Amino acid sequence: MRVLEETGPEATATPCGCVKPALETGNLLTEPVGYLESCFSSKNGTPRQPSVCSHSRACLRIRKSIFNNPEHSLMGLEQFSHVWILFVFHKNGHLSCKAKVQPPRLNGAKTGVFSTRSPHRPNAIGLTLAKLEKVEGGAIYLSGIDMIHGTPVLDIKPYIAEYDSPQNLIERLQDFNLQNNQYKHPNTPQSGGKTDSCDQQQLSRYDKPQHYGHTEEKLKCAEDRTSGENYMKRDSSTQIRRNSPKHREIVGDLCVKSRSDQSPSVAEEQIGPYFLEKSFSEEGTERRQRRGKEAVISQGSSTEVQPVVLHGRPRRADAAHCSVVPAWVREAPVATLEVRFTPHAEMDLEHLSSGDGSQSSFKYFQSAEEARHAIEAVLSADPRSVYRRKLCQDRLFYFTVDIAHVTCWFGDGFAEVLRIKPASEPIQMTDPTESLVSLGS
Ligand SMILES: C[S@@+](CC[C@H](N)C(=O)[O-])C[C@H]1O[C@@H](n2cnc3c(N)ncnc32)[C@H](O)[C@@H]1O
Repeated sequence: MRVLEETGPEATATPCGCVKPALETGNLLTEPVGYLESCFSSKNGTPRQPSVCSHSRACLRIRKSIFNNPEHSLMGLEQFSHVWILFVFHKNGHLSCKAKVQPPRLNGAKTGVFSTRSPHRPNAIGLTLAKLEKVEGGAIYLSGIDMIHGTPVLDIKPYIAEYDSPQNLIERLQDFNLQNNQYKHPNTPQSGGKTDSCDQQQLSRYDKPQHYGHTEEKLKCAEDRTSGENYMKRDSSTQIRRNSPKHREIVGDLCVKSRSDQSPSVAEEQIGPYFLEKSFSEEGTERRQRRGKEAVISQGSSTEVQPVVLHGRPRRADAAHCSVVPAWVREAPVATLEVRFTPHAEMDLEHLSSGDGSQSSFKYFQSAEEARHAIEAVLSADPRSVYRRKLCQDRLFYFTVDIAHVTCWFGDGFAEVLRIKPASEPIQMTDPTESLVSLGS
């Protein structure tokens, strides 16, 4: 492999010492394709990941300065159920970042920035998998987001399970095994280990769509897309593939569970014939020993997560079929909180949602019920920083979602909503003229 020198290809510096934008060197001067209109006005209370709050909504309008006809750029996107959104953490306050960070899930322990989703990272780029509710002209409507209002969006890409999900490979093979036990890739050595040959079958099948066309069958979307008449109407031809992130998550959970249970894995059995293959099952003990273990080790005043040294590389099939995450990703530092509303807060919510009496006055939520669900989702995941959680337990916590300014407090195992008032500053959308976000140095 050709090794690039540390500085990369010759840097292009201006007389003032700044690095000139150049594609070749990776010094991009980016121009956001749009600025997100989000139901979250500030970082406080914004979910830490998109999966936290399915009702969180946003709209992104492609700017005319990017494409004269923004709608052309979105052509075909309506056929996808989910999209990757690449964006700038523009409210980080500074561009600097540290090599080790303390993600909330580690409750104060440190780990390398690249092993986290911390907003404070070189280039301050975020990546969110959002549900695509609707494409309308030059705008897309999203739900399940974790970005604040005004976030500069750099790019949109369709989520394609076939490319983006390792679990998807399991399903393909499972379908294939069920329907055609005969298939052998011509290059597969007959004497090869069972796991390896499976791996080969799978990879070769991946290259040959004609062999598994029957598994490509799209399932009609029976799912309620949580969308109302006006906001979320969807092209009826749009269908959801079996390998949707939701489905993937289920399989993913099974996979990860199989790596964290101490008992023999039921999950593996549930996944399908491939996992029942002898060669794979026999590997179980070894696999359980080398699964994502880590130890939290104290180093002076701070703690760090240290990977346990594992002997032997994961087998190829193992690595290819399951995504593996360290245990801290799954294990929340605090249990999910129970969320309560005081009678006063209940009244506030009703009042807020009634608007002029005929229609909900929410901009993003379609009903008081949805607003309530969103507030519950945000709070049950405990949005407080580690510092607040440990040292300012009895302080009031505020956040704004849609037009609701929420005041609450946290007790032992619960969050209680005290007041819900109209946000004093309704969310305004601006398209800054100074729209170029310089990444890198
Ligand atoms: C932990 S990051 C994860 C974002 C993304 N899913 C990722 O993995 O890159 C999510 C947090 O970033 C913060 N955030 C969201 N939008 C932001 C923005 N435009 N600027 C700075 N911080 C932002 C919010 O506090 C939110 O809880």
